[in-house]
Amino acid sequence: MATLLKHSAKYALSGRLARLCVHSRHGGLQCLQPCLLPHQRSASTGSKILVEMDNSTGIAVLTMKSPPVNSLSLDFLTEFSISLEKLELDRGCRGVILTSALPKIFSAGLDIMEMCGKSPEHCGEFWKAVQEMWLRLYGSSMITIAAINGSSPAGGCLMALACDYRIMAENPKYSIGLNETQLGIVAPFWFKDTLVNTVGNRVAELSLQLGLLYSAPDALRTGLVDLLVPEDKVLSTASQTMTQWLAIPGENAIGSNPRVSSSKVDLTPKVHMVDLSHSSESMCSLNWIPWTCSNRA
Ligand SMILES: CC/C=C\C/C=C\CCC/C=C/CC(=O)SCCNC(=O)CCNC(=O)[C@H](O)C(C)(C)COP(=O)(O)OP(=O)(O)OC[C@H]1O[C@@H](n2cnc3c(N)ncnc32)[C@H](O)[C@@H]1OP(=O)(O)O
Repeated sequence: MATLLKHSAKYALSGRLARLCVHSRHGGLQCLQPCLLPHQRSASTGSKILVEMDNSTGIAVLTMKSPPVNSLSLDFLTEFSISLEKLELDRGCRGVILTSALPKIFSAGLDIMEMCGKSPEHCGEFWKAVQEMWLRLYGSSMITIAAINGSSPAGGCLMALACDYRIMAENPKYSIGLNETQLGIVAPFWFKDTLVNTVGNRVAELSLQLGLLYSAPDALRTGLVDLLVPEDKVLSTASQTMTQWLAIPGENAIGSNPRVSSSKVDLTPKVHMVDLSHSSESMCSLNWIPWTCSNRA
């Protein structure tokens, strides 16, 4: 499924991002500044995302750095998707750790300001960017680990859920969950499906009906996160875990390039990006077919 999503998202996204890079006032690629660091490390930074790549391990750390709360604005989402696309296209990159540079906050979720008082065109563009972020992350052919070093409500939780593994700081003040119901909004079904895949039907049902935010210990108990570690160990544990995951034989085990999809995989697109710009009803119309999600990672 990772490959399917990767391919369908890739074609929907690349063209759009390419256009954004040329025409956008949002910054786009031109704000990414590559530079070389010692020991085969490289880094590129935009205004909201820092990407540090260790070429010797194939592990990239993608750090969200958009104060005050890493809210997912259109600019943020665009930069995020561009950063992930660049890593996806980099054959040397095999794993991505997603984390935050902000104290106490992983991400506050969708930027509230993007959802009030905007034109239908803007809402359509914003919502497409939310979908693209999810498709890129969930559909990545790289191993993705969320190093959750702060609170992560709603869309922030979705980002973490879209990763392969979640490590959270064991700070009981930090909370995580899909709390949309508490805000009077309904989590789209693909948010729901991502949650169900992680915690199972009953926990997901209760979480969504009540809009629950879980403390870090409760998030571990319900399976919303996989591991709690002291706050200062979140990133190092994520690196160690990534090393373990990368030691598992990948698609190269059947003789193909590790980052090129196997011929056994059905590449027929099962996920469709839809034009939401003229329809508020279609906000939830990401056609996600769960039974195709079998060849992840
Ligand atoms: C186009 C589409 C239109 C409509 C779509 C409609 C429905 C479908 C969408 C359904 C899916 C929704 C998913 C979401 O993600 S909705 C967003 C939900 N997010 C939250 O509820 C988070 C709210 N924030 C918090 O809980 C806390 O702020 C947080 C725990 C993150 C941090 O707490 P702390 O005490 O440290 O800081 P605060 O003082 O509360 O906040 C600091 C400043 O940050 C601003 N802020 C906080 N959250 C957001 C946000 N999501 N977007 C934008 N800005 C945010 C907050 O206002 C403070 O600002 P200032 O007052 O300092 O200016």
